[in-house]
Amino acid sequence: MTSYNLLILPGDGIGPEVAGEVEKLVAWFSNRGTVRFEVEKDLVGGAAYDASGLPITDETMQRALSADAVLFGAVGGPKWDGVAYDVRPEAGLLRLRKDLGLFANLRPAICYPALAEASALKREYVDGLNLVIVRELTGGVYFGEPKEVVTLENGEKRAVDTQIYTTHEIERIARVAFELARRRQGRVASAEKRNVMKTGVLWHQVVSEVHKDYPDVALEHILADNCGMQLVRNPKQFDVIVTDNLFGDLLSDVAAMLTGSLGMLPSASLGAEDLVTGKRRALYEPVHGSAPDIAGQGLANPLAMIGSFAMALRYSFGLVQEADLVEKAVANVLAAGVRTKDIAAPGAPTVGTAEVGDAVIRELDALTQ
Ligand SMILES: NC(=O)c1ccc[n+]([C@@H]2O[C@H](COP(=O)([O-])OP(=O)(O)OC[C@H]3O[C@@H](n4cnc5c(N)ncnc54)[C@H](O)[C@@H]3O)[C@@H](O)[C@H]2O)c1
Ligand SMILES: CC(C)[C@H](C(=O)O)[C@@H](O)C(=O)O
Ligand SMILES: [Mg+2]
Repeated sequence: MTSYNLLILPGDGIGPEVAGEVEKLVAWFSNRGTVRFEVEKDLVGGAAYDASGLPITDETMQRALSADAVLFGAVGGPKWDGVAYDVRPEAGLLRLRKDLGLFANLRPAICYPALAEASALKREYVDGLNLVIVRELTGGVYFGEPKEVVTLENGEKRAVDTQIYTTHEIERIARVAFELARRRQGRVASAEKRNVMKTGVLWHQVVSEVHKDYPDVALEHILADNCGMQLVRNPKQFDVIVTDNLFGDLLSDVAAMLTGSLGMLPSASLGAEDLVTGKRRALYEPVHGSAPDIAGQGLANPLAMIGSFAMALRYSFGLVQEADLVEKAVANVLAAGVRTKDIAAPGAPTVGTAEVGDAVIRELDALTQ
């Protein structure tokens, strides 16, 4: 029986709460006896900082490098507000992304039929919505140097972040977007700000050049601010949106609200395919953060995390039927009216994080009987 090495990094705030629900699914699949997961758990973010003074240790990085896939909860929170910039909880996540080479971040925004009323938009605008944001994840202003705060002669301070993109970085993320679009509705919207930024000019040129290899895919260039507006005006016009690290961060939080809640958006962060083994490094995480406002109360929606596990089944383990099964179970649970507070209509009954995980497990049982 195939065995997969899974590293779970629950993190902070609601991270451990939603990761706990995925552990139930991991156990469910292991108990079925068709696939085996060797699970390791470790600290990341504020939890790691409290234990070691670092948001991720070299030992944890080694575990992540040798895992078949990493499942990541969320990091950060007000407890670590005063922590030095280089060792803040979020730096642990950024190191994982950079050192694992996870340049391609897929953030699908799917509006489940049962959740159309929970969307920020009216049903007609989101019914059947299925778009994916392909966010470049290891370049741009997140990592560009210099990145510093300097004190000027007059005592004033100057903070600098630097947006850098190379042809290679743009080309490889564009290929991911075009390849994905080929398997979907065949449309890519490339979002940048070439009207203001040199990186935007290069982005536009390189994406246009790569497009020549994909004549079967329709390409639209769109300014990123307009893209945000269009997402809210008429999201169903989009199939695949490819964009840089920062714009992708912002646009995916916007897209989340079209699906009902930030608690619904999963993601896969993928590296390049190894030419010899065909394997790629990968980390799966919900798009949301540690949600300090609801942490520790059992209120968090675990479906973004569960959806991220489904993406791991699909992309890292090739367990496509199992991934479909999890997604079907989630759809059925929602159709049955099971709702955490974030996706419930005002006044409607709600359940907690664990009840949603349990309902998904019951549905998996029912679907496989
Ligand atoms: N991947 C990550 O680890 C990640 C992502 C985003 C933010 N963060 C960090 O999280 C901390 C809090 O950031 P924030 O408050 O701006 O963003 P957040 O995503 O944590 O929360 C934003 C809002 O969405 C709600 N929300 C988020 N996830 C939810 C869920 N699963 N179920 C129900 N409601 C949910 C929260 O309650 C909150 O009202 C910060 O330290 C930030 O840096 C981490
Ligand atoms: C926590 C933070 C570093 C992260 C980001 O900005 O990429 C988060 O907002 C996300 O969307 O994954
Ligand atoms: Mg974000």
